[in-house]
Amino acid sequence: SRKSPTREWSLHEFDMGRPLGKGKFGRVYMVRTKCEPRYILALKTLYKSEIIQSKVEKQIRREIEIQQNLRHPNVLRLYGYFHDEKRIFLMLEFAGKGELYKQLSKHGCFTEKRSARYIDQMADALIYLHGKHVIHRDIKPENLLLGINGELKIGDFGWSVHAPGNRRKTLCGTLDYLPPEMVEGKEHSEKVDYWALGVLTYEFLIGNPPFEDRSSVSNTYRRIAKVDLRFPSSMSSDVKDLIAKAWPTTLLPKLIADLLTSSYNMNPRNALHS
Ligand SMILES: Nc1ncnc(NCCc2cnc(NC(=O)Nc3cccc(C(F)(F)F)c3)s2)c1Br
Repeated sequence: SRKSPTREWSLHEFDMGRPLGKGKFGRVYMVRTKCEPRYILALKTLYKSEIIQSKVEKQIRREIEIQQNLRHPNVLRLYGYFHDEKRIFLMLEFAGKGELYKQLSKHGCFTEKRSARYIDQMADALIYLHGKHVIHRDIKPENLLLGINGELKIGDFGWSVHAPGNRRKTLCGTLDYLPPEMVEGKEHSEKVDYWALGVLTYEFLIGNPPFEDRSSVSNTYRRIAKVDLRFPSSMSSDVKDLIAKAWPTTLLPKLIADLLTSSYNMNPRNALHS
């Protein structure tokens, strides 16, 4: 697409709005440009000291470089960035309905219909990203946002790479979404995002990730490596069948979403008590 000349922005060009959330390394604020045309944005503040201390400056550069070139309705836009002596500011698309994980913890779990809608949009986003050989590598509810019409947007490309990648995921954070090849530090491909899509499908429907072991990290590792998958009785047989088939996730993500949608359509009564 035509390269829009990225102009230099600075903090004084924005009216600061309410804080939207606090992620790792800094806060996110709703802001608006002071001059016409008035843009509403989400401004993520990152402290340079923390970035240097955690040795993630390369990842931030990569995130900016990768995400600035992405244009997809289910991928949160990164319009640009600027910095002052202490901080780096990411100029992000404002997601009107906020963070998906807050919806998930509020509802406990999602219906099959809602899960199918989200997984379908995730599948579209992954097909787009993988088409550009971008692996997100950190797909989990905390990195998903909702637009003003409830559409899903993948955010936070801080762990994304151009395929194939083999950087060990050392920064702390949940392992629940990592596939065997990543927990074993092997080379990995776009398939890691499909694995995470399967974990996400399970978590949307059940309310917690499949290999979670709150008591110990090593148990989670073991359960992932063994693909020790257990289905609660509440899960409908269609969904069990779908998820079991999706492991290992050789299935195209679209197929996962279609199967989920069709299973919902085929057995609407199942969807009621899932
Ligand atoms: N309603 C809303 N509308 C829009 N956005 C909202 N929240 C921000 C979501 C994000 C999108 N992109 C992000 N990127 C990073 O955080 N990157 C980042 C930061 C530190 C370290 C690293 C790393 F390099 F260490 F990985 C990478 S956060 C909200 Br709430």
